[in-house]
Amino acid sequence: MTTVSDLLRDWMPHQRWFGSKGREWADVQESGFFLDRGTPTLSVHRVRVTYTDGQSDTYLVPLSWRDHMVEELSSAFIGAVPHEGREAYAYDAMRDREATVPWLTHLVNASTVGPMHFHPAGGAYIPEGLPGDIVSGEQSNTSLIYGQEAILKLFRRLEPGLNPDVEIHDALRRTDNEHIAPLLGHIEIDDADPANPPATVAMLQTFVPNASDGWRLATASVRDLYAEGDLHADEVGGDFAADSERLGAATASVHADMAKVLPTEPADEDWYGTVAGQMTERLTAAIEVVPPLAEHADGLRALYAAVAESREPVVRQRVHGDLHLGQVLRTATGWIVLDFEGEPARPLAARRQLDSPLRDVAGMLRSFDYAARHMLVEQPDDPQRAYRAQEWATRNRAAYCSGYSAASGLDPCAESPLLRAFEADKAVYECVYEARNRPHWLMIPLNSLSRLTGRE
Ligand SMILES: Nc1ncnc2c1ncn2[C@@H]1O[C@H](COP(=O)(O)OP(=O)(O)O)[C@@H](O)[C@H]1O
Ligand SMILES: O=P(O)(O)O[C@H]1O[C@H](CO)[C@@H](O[C@H]2O[C@H](CO)[C@@H](O)[C@H](O)[C@H]2O)[C@H](O)[C@H]1O
Repeated sequence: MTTVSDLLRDWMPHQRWFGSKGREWADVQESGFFLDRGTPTLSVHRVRVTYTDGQSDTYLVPLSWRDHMVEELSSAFIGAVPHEGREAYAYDAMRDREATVPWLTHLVNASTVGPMHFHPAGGAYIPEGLPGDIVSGEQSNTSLIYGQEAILKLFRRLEPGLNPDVEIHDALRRTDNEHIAPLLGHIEIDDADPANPPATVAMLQTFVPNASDGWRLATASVRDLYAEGDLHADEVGGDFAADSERLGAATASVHADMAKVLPTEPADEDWYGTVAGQMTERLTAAIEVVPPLAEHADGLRALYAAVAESREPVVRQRVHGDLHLGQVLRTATGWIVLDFEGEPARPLAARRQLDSPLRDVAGMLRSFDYAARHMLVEQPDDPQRAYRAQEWATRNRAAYCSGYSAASGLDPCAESPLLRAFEADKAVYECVYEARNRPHWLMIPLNSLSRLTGRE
C-alpha cells in the first residue's frame, strides 16, 4: 500500500529546494498534521531523511489533498494514497493557490495549530484572505506572493533556532533602513525533541513591487556589451556601473545599521587563525565532492595562511552571509537587500556567528564575476568574449567598492588578504553548490579559482 513517505521519497529529490541531491536515502520518516480542513485540505509534514552515510536532514513539506484529480494542477500533482477506502490525491500545496490562503489567516490570528506557532509582527498589516502565487525561479526556499503586498518565504530545511532572516529583519525594524523590505511576521514549528528550540518555518515580509533583481539587470548589461563587439563597457547603452556603485552604498548602509542594532566585537588574536582553519576545513570537504578542486588546494591554502599572517583590523558583526546579485532588488528609487539567512548549506549556529562585513563584499564581487562569465559557459574558447567579460567584471567590481567606500569611509577593496581569501572561500562553496545543482556551471567558480590563486 502506497504511503505518504513513499510519495515523498520519489518526489522530493527532484525539487530544487532539496539540498542533498545525489545522496542515497537510507530511510525516511514523516509526521504530519492538518493546518486547514477546508477544500482542499492542507497538511504539513516534517520529513526526516536519513542518508546512507548516517547523516540526516528534516524538510518541511505542505501538501494539499483532493478527492479527485484536478487537471489544472497536473504540474503540482505528487501522487495518490489510499484513504478511508478511496484514493486521496496529494498536490504540492505551494503550487495549489486555494491551499495558500490559510497561512496568512493563521498569522493574522496569531494561531497555534498543533506544533506550529504563528507570530505576526507588532503593528504589521497582513493582507488576509488573498491566495498566494508561487515565485518562479530556482531557489533554495519556496516563496508565495500575496496580491503584490506581502511575500511568504517557506524555509524548507528545518533547523532548531530562529532563522537569521527573521532575526535580522526583526532587529532592523528598529532602524529606518530604506534598503530592506519590512518584516510582517513569522511562523515556527516545535522540534521533535522538546529540549530543542522551535525551528523557523516561514517569514512574511512586505512585497517590493515593480522591482527587478540584480542578477537579471546585470546579465542584461553583460548581454548588451557582448552584442556590441567594438564598444567598451562604459560606452554601451546598458552600462551597469552607476547601479553597482549605488549597490555598494546600499550594502554599506545595511551593514552600518546591522552593527547598530545587533552585537559587534573587535576580532581578537585567535579569530584570524580560526577563520583560516574554517576555510581550510571547507576546502577539504569540498574536494571530496568536487575532485578537480584538488589542483587549487596549495594556492588556496596559501591565501588562507595570509589571513592569519596579515591580521587586518576587523570589527566583527552580523552579516548577510550569502550576498549575491540574485538577493538584491532594484526599484525606481534604489536597491533592496533580501534574504539574510546566510548560505543555506551551513549550520544555523555558523550562520549566526559574528563575521567581517568583507564576507558580504566578497560574495557580491563573486557575483559580478558570475554575471560577466555565465555566457562563456556556452563559448569557453572565445577570447574576445573572455576579454569583454573581464572588462565588465573589473569595471563593476570597482564601482561597487567605490560606492561602499563613499558611504562607509572604508574602501573594502583596498589590497586585502582577507577579502581575497573570502572570495576564494566563496568560490569553493560555489563549486559544491554548482556540482550539486547546476553541474554545467561548475566551470565558472573553478575558473575563478585559477585567477584568485594566480594560476592564470
Ligand atoms: N520582499 C520582496 N519583494 C519582492 N520580491 C521578493 C521579495 N523577497 C523575495 N522576492 C523575490 O523572491 C526571490 C527569492 O527570494 P529569496 O528571499 O532570495 O529566497 P531564497 O532564500 O529562496 O533565495 C527573490 O529573488 C526575489 O525575486
Ligand atoms: O538560493 P540562494 O539565493 O540562497 O543562493 C544559492 O543559490 C545561488 C544561485 O541562485 C548561488 O549563487 C551563485 O549563482 C549566482 C547566479 O545564479 C551568482 O550570482 C552567485 O555569485 C553565485 O554564488 C548561491 O551561492 C547559493 O547559496
